[in-house]
Order: sequence, then structure tokens, then C-alpha cells
Amino acid sequence: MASQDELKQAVAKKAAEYVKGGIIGVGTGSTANFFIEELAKVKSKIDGAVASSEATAQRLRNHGIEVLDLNDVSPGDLEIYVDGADEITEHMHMLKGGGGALTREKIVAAVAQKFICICDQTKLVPVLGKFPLPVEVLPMARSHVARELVKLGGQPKLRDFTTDNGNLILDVHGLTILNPVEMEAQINQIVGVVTNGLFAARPANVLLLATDDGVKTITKS
Ligand SMILES: O=C[C@H](O)[C@H](O)[C@H](O)COP(=O)(O)O
Repeated sequence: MASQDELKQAVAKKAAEYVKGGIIGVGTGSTANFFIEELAKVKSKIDGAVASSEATAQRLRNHGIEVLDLNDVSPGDLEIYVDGADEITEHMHMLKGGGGALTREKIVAAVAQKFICICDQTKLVPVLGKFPLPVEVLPMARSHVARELVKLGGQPKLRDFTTDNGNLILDVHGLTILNPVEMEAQINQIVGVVTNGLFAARPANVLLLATDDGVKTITKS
């Protein structure tokens, strides 16, 4: 049986096959880090990258890849965004933000034409919510948002962490998310929420899933 790192490496290698040129959107986390290693090998093909976190930006620069400001990139030039997920369903709805980068990830994903999700087999789930749902909140709204999340049936816990945007994260335990599109919108409507880790309104277009039998490619129909 392959180790989790071997699976992450295999899926990152597969994702690099989608790199044809232009500007690449790069996610955050341990799987995305493996992708950065692969991207570095084909960096002569691309015009730079857009990063979804300060950590990713630093890592890209360390590999000699130019990091561009998203505001200076036209959507036509950002063909793919490659990122991991904490959970994903067969409908390509994702739960993300375990690394706290959810807001910037969602912004880059919104601009990119295609979201390529790279995961190992442990991340594919029938229903989202076993992994606590991260919600980025403005610091002054922390208690208010926590109370509202309790009304939705969750148990929010404050993470000991400050996001790249200077905000806080509430990790919401105990949710069974049967309708991710609705839940994403509902949580985002709470005043003080910056965004939440459900990526359902903008699901992945391609899921590259590393399994013991190789990397499977699942495309959203
Ligand atoms: O904020 C972090 C991101 O959403 C990550 O993509 C997610 O947590 C998956 O990370 P990893 O590849 O380390 O499991």
C-alpha cells in the first residue's frame, strides 16, 4: 500500500500534465506543496503563478517561479487552479480551509477557468462535514458568528491562528452538510463572516484522486 505522501506525489505529478502555459493558480497545503515541486520542473512553460497564501507564494518564489498579483491577471490567462481539499464528494463539492487559506483560495478559484482538485483517496466522502468546517471571521464578530453557527446546529471552536488577511477561523464541528450549496450561502450571509470553507457554488471541474490502483481522473459532467 502506498503511503499518503506517495499518493500526494503521484497526484501532483498528474496535475502537472495539465500545465500547458499561461499563469497557474496554486493552492495551499501539503498536496499543493507536492504540486509546486512538479510545477518547478516545467516552469519554463509558464508565465508565472498566482498564490492562494503567503506560504505558497514564498514556496513558489523559492523555486524561482514568479508570483503575480491576481489583480493584474486577466481570467483568460488563468486557465487552471490546482489545489487540494479536506473533503470532496462525487458531485465535486469540497470542504477546504484546514490550512486556513480558504478565502484567498476561493478568490483565485473564482477567477480561474478550471479548478483541478488533487486529493488522495481518503478525502473522497459521501457527505461533507466530518472534517470541521472552517469559517473565516472578522475578529470583532467572532462571538456573534459563533452564536449564529450554533443556531445552524454546529459547534464552533476558535482556532489558535490568524489568517493571511488578519482574521480568525472558527472550526465548526458536528455539521452533516446535506445541501452544501445552501449551507455555503447561509453561512456567508452571517454578518462578520468573510467566507466559509464550502466550495459548492463553484465546485471542482476535475478531480484527480490518488488511489492504491493509480490516479483516477473524475470530470464534472
Ligand atoms: O487551507 C487549506 C486548504 O484548503 C487545503 O487545500 C486543504 O486543507 C487540504 O490540505 P492538504 O493537502 O494538506 O490535506
